[in-house]
Amino acid sequence: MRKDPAMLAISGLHSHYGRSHIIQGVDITAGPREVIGIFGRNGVGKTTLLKTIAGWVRPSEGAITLDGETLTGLTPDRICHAGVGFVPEDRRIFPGLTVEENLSLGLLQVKGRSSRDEKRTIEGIYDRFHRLGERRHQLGTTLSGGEQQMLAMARVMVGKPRLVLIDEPSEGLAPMIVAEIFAIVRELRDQGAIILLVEQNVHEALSVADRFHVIERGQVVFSGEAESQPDREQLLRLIAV
Ligand SMILES: Nc1ncnc2c1ncn2[C@@H]1O[C@H](COP(=O)(O)OP(=O)(O)OP(=O)(O)O)[C@@H](O)[C@H]1O
Repeated sequence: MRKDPAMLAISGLHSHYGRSHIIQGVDITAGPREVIGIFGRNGVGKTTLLKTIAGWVRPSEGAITLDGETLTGLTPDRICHAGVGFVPEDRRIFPGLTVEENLSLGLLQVKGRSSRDEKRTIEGIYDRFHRLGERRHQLGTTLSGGEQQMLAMARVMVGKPRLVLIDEPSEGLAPMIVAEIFAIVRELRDQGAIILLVEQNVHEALSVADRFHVIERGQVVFSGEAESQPDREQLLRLIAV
């Protein structure tokens, strides 16, 4: 039994798009500072799984709790306030808003914040991400793909989430930027968050993951340890096209 109460528990989760039954009974548990890789071929439901946890897709059955608090059926807003950060595949940089305004929106989920804390937190982000600092007054959507990914992750980071859902962070990015993005994943983990990471770049994802699950047709068909060679081999067999 885990002694630390900070824990994600997903059990018997199902979700649909209309009549299409996409997530078909997923169980996942994770503790703080655990990075869980979610792998699978295209269209098996990885993105839908993250969206269901984030409340973007309503679960039709099952339970999701974080530190014992029930998230199932809550709106995306309330789930966000409960400490769940979501970095979606398309990054969702708000059009018409500057880098700084995008970061300020990330802070809206922090309870009891003051404008002084807010300023300090954003300055902390600029110290960590110089490029965002240099571009603070630029529209977020004018940043490069890598910078937008950085902004999307920084926007989640300012909210000090307990659980972070990250969908395909390396998609379309050059290897050097990918390394930077994965360094941010490690930082989020080191700050105590649980991370669920959907990623096509299996090699990079396994370098940060502790454990992983393979999804097929909305179900977990294999679970393994990132450090186990036999588990890695089985993973590669399962996701080979
Ligand atoms: N908004 C939607 N409405 C209806 N069906 C959808 C919607 N979004 C996705 N689907 C379908 O749900 C299934 C699972 O899609 P999902 O995007 O979750 O898979 P994925 O494993 O993340 O795939 P990929 O790696 O290609 O992103 C697919 O068959 C997809 O066509």
